[in-house]
Amino acid sequence: MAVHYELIKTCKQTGARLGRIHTLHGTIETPVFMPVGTLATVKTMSPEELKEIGSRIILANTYHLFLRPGHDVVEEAGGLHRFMNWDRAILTDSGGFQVFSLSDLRKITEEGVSFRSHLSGEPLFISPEKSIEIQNSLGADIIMAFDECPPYPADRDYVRSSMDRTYRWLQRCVEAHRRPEEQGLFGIVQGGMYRDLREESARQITSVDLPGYAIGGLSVGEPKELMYEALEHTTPLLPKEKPRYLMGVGSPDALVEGVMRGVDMFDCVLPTRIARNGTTMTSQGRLVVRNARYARDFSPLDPECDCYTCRNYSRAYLRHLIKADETFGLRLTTYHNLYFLLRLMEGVREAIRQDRLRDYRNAFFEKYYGSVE
Ligand SMILES: Nc1nc2c(CCNCC3CCCCC3)c3[nH]c(NCCc4ccccc4)nc3cc2c(=O)[nH]1
Ligand SMILES: [Zn+2]
Repeated sequence: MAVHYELIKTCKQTGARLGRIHTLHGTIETPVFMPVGTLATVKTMSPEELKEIGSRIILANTYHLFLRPGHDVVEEAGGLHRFMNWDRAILTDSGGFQVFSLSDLRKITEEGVSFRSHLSGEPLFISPEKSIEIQNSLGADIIMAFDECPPYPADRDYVRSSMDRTYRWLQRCVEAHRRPEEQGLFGIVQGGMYRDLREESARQITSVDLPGYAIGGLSVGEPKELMYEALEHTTPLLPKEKPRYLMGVGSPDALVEGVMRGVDMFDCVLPTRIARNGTTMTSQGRLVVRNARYARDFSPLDPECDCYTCRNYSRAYLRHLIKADETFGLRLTTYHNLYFLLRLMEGVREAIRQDRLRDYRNAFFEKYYGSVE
């Protein structure tokens, strides 16, 4: 089978799980944070550097690649793995969410989504079938069903009709999928912030037998408590023997809290995006290295980090590069932020192995946020 999950153990202290996802491009230990590579590259990182920090799976963007260079170009190159010289696993999102976060003049109908390209302004259209056609061409190991992520807040009737359409769209995605043996299709649970709709959507989506399920419709501006509540209502309804992917979540606290509520996979543009404006995640918390206070600080970015950036460069040097908009500076902060999150997830996996994730979370939050929340 293209994508196969192996549940290794469940933490006795929390609902956290330790697992492995087997794909045609290698095995991924979970819980896992997946770096985001929008334009077929994790911005400023080479595949060798991503391997060096231990990344086993990265995300690519259906919407962007459809617009530029075109999924037909990538297919002609032999697929995304060959095109970007990445021989480990790739996950592509279905493009719906990106249409809503990037382009204007969009219209949703039963058929699909009409919108204007955010690059050329030309009118475009993506349907469940089109999204799967693009994702089949790109060749990612895990592909996502075409769904609608309602805005937050959204009224109950809208959320209900939207999730019912997302369920109908999932069935069309299954029909359109040409390579189920090579590319695992994940369904996406919606339902907004409404408990009964979340539970209904979970039942709808899991009624379709798929290699994994995502929790969508979250991390859209709602308070974190609401997101955690939605997780508590949703993950218990998802099959234990399949991976759960919480979409768009990537701050350290949300990653750990999500794992404690049974989530196995996460993605977010945050760590790479904030790195490019000089904000870093360190063992002592968030550190904005472009801040003037680091101008003569010749200590490492994070004294407890053994990454390439922290072993070889000072805060003063990083600040200098970021202020000068030197690409080397962006590379160094991106490298460190990804290294930090991948190490955090390694620590989380080890804590689950030892049934002490709650203690690990309390100790981590104490240092990172200065107090246990
Ligand atoms: N299908 C689908 N995708 C969703 C995504 C995109 C996940 N990242 C894909 C990735 C593919 C490659 C290109 C980049 C995106 C979400 N992202 C967020 N929050 C992000 C909130 C956020 C956090 C920090 C900075 C910006 C935005 N909520 C999401 C909900 C959904 C959803 O229901 N359905
Ligand atoms: Zn570092």
